[in-house]
Amino acid sequence: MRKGKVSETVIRRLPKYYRYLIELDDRGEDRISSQELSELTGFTASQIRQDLNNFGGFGQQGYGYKVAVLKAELENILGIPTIYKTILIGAGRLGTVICNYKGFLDSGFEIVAMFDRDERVIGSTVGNQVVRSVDELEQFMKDHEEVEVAILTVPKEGAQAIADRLVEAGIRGIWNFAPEDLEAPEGVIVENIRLTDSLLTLSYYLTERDR
Ligand SMILES: NC(=O)c1ccc[n+]([C@@H]2O[C@H](COP(=O)([O-])OP(=O)(O)OC[C@H]3O[C@@H](n4cnc5c(N)ncnc54)[C@H](O)[C@@H]3O)[C@@H](O)[C@H]2O)c1
Repeated sequence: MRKGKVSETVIRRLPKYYRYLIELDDRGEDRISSQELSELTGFTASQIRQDLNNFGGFGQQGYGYKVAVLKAELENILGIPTIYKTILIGAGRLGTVICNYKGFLDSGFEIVAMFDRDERVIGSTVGNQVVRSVDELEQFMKDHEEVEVAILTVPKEGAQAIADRLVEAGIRGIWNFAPEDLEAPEGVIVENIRLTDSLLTLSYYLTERDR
């Protein structure tokens, strides 16, 4: 049970808890204390308790958390049992890698179609998808109302125009890899993935260490 609006900082910690709980569950661990979770995740025990209290707690004083129960709760909180029908626009280098990576399905995202604008790419096969022309995007969305999410792996220049078309066609979430701050109306969730920003953060810490 969720108590009010949970901050983004807390939400961004949940996948890490979930990852460790999968490992603990796979190892057959029955329960874990917030102190042990703290040692694994690097977050403080009180932060972990506070984070989980946002959703109702699940732990018991002096007992800790039941691994299987907490894992199942986090699965529900993160929406993992839902399979989101997902389309990908931009079947280039990154789009191909993402489509071929099976792990995203475990997180609940199933790529059901890929689109590109390049005649040389349209009609080619990536994974189990035949790349369609981006001209068919609106018709496809009309015919497949179950599609809720789009992955954007087009260059920066075309990203906003594609996002606008997706929004107009009724998309609910965009996983955006283009280095562009996309504008989308409230209600459409945009998750920007900035690989280069992450790399520059690494660069900063490497430089700082050597300074
Ligand atoms: N490749 C990487 O490792 C990487 C890393 C970080 C970010 N990115 C970002 O991801 C995006 C894709 O990078 P990439 O290396 O795969 O590029 P790419 O050139 O290999 O692929 C882009 C694809 O998008 C298609 N495309 C372009 N405009 C389109 C449009 N309007 N509609 C439909 N399709 C369109 C192109 O035909 C091409 O097939 C870029 O924005 C890039 O900055 C890529």
